[in-house]
Amino acid sequence: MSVTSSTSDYQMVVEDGVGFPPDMVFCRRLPKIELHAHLTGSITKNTLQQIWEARSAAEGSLGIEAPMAALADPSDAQGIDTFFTHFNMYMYQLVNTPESLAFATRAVLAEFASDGVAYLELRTTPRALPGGSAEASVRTILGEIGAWNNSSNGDIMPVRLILSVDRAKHDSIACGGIVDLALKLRGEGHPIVGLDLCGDPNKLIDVSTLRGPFLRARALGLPCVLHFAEVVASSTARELDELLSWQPRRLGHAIHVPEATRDRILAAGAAPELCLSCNVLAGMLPPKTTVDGDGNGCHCPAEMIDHHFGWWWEQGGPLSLGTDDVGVFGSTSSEEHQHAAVHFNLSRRDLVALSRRAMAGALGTPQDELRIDRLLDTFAVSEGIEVEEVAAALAGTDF
Ligand SMILES: CNc1ncnc2c1ncn2[C@@H]1O[C@H](COP(=O)(O)O)[C@@H](O)[C@H]1O
Repeated sequence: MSVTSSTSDYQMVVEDGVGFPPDMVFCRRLPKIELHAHLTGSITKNTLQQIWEARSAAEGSLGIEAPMAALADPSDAQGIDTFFTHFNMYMYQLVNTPESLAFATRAVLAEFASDGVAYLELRTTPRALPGGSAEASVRTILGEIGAWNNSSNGDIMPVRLILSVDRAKHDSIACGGIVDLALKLRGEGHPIVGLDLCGDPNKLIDVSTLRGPFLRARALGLPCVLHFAEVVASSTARELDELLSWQPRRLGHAIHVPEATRDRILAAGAAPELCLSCNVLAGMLPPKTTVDGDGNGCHCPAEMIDHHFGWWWEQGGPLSLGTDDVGVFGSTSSEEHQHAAVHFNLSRRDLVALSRRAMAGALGTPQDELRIDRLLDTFAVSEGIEVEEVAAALAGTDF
């Protein structure tokens, strides 16, 4: 069946529920929910280049190559084993003044909004810039988020912030400091909505050492979202059991999860944050075994269609698509939605349902949820997808 612009044909196509992928124009129009985006990783090459040029002009040689040259190859820094060096050796060297951090934050917000993201939970790891404190840099970011939210932009895409704890850098004392900072800033009225555990998953730590601060945060009303089962090494039963015992609201990536653990996640209602391009490009998915015409088996890298999104989508619970690091993997939220539609046979109606299922895992206010609900109702009607049909698509979804 071909895509047509006629409303009746269009409704017919939508109603068949399968058979053609919604196009990029639709995916860009769709009000999307972005819950898994790391601030520094979301800075695009273009923005980095602007920062590099402005700083080089003002300060002389920065001692680092221009982004357009240093990051010319899109496969740079994408393998999960080398990925983290990219942040430590490049991004954190370039974006290390309050001005560049503020500029980068503004650019990241503007880019998500222009891609049609209607609600954004950004996350960032508190880090001290030269001559400043970690608190000061988080305040710089919050200053930009506050200005955004208080302008008309905030009506288009409200922004909330999650503070990240880096498993490779923060011990339990540092983690406790981040919890204190998050609670203090939230107490001042800043839109801090949760705590994340991220960082290089190949850095094997005893995550139970971080349990105290995370549980304290939760007890004080600051829920956690955790990077979970990203690589085989960090997917031991011990680590996964420990992390689930913190009762996380969402789980980032959730790749190497045994079946029984998946069932526990479903029962707990924790929402997976799934990142298609990131997982494929960084080679994070388990290789697949295929057999050639001569009967020889081989291990091939997994592709988009092998992604565990398909399994979670079928379960009907809360889940979201995240870009992770659009500056590294180069795939926008609209592109991620189109990938899902193409590879998992999602209709336009399904994509509206996906935005609702994503919002079910958001950490914002009830008003945030209500706003998205209404926005999606209006969108569905304006696109010729009846609200009743959206409700039907959601039937059996327990949230
Ligand atoms: C497979 N994807 C990932 N897995 C785990 N941690 C990741 C990540 N992508 C990014 N980060 C974490 O986010 C930091 C950059 O943003 P912020 O400076 O905090 O804003 C990285 O240093 C890393 O710790």
